[in-house]
Amino acid sequence: MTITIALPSKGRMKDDASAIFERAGMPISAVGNDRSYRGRVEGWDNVEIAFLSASEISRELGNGTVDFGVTGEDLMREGFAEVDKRVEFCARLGFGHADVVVAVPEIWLDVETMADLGDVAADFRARHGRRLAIATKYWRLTQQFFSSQHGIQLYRIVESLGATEGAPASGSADIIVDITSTGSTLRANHLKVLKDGIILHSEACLVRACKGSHADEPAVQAIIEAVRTAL
Ligand SMILES: Nc1ncnc2c1ncn2[C@@H]1O[C@H](COP(=O)(O)OP(=O)(O)OP(=O)(O)O)[C@@H](O)[C@H]1O
Ligand SMILES: O=P(O)(O)OC[C@H]1O[C@H](OP(=O)(O)OP(=O)(O)O)[C@H](O)[C@@H]1O
Repeated sequence: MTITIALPSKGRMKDDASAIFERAGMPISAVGNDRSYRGRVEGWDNVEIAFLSASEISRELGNGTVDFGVTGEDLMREGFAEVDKRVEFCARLGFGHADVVVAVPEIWLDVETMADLGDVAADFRARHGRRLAIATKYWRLTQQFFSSQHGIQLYRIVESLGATEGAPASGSADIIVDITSTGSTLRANHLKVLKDGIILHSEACLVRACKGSHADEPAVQAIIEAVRTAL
């Protein structure tokens, strides 16, 4: 069988992902010119590379249209319910680190924990005539964390596809759930992360789509082992 590995074609993970495969003894070259979205691995004739964006890679892995991919754990967990039944996280790759966090305005001095936020959410309608609004692009992770893990049901999600940290200041939401790495965007927008408000420590992972055909294919295990030795 041909094994397809999806690697980031652009963005912050592109170079680190290619470097890991190089160190794993799986040097990647583009098929055709440098702008091609297909690649091959020298010495691994039954492996082909598909260059896609990190978010497309998570979608293709969840749908089983590629065999392996390098993408962020946050994108996989946000994209699919019961993701561990669909894919295997084979290795954490040590780059693309970012935390998905709950952040509130710094001036909310009495709100330091999720329990404090639960109290705020419970009183919000009485005080403000509406539910607490959370700006995020992480709908699933937010609902799991607030409703299932912390029993907070009284809130409304406002979809935000960019500049999420600006939502509280602009008035489009009260708090946010977003990704942070250095914390500088949160600080610049006068937001603070709650003490127990880290939803996920994400990083780039080698992910395998769970497919029955992999059991009979020795190259599948060989790829996992090669990447693990490169870490
Ligand atoms: N500072 C950061 N901000 C956002 N994402 C980050 C950061 N650091 C690491 N990441 C990770 O990078 C991944 C997203 O990468 P990138 O933005 O290159 O891909 P993408 O979402 O497919 O791109 P695009 O939005 O342009 O389609 C996520 O898994 C995310 O966790
Ligand atoms: O903690 P920090 O180091 O400040 O990084 C966090 C910021 O970086 C990302 O945005 P980016 O501008 O990269 O755009 P993107 O969301 O489109 O990837 C993310 O959405 C945050 O806004």
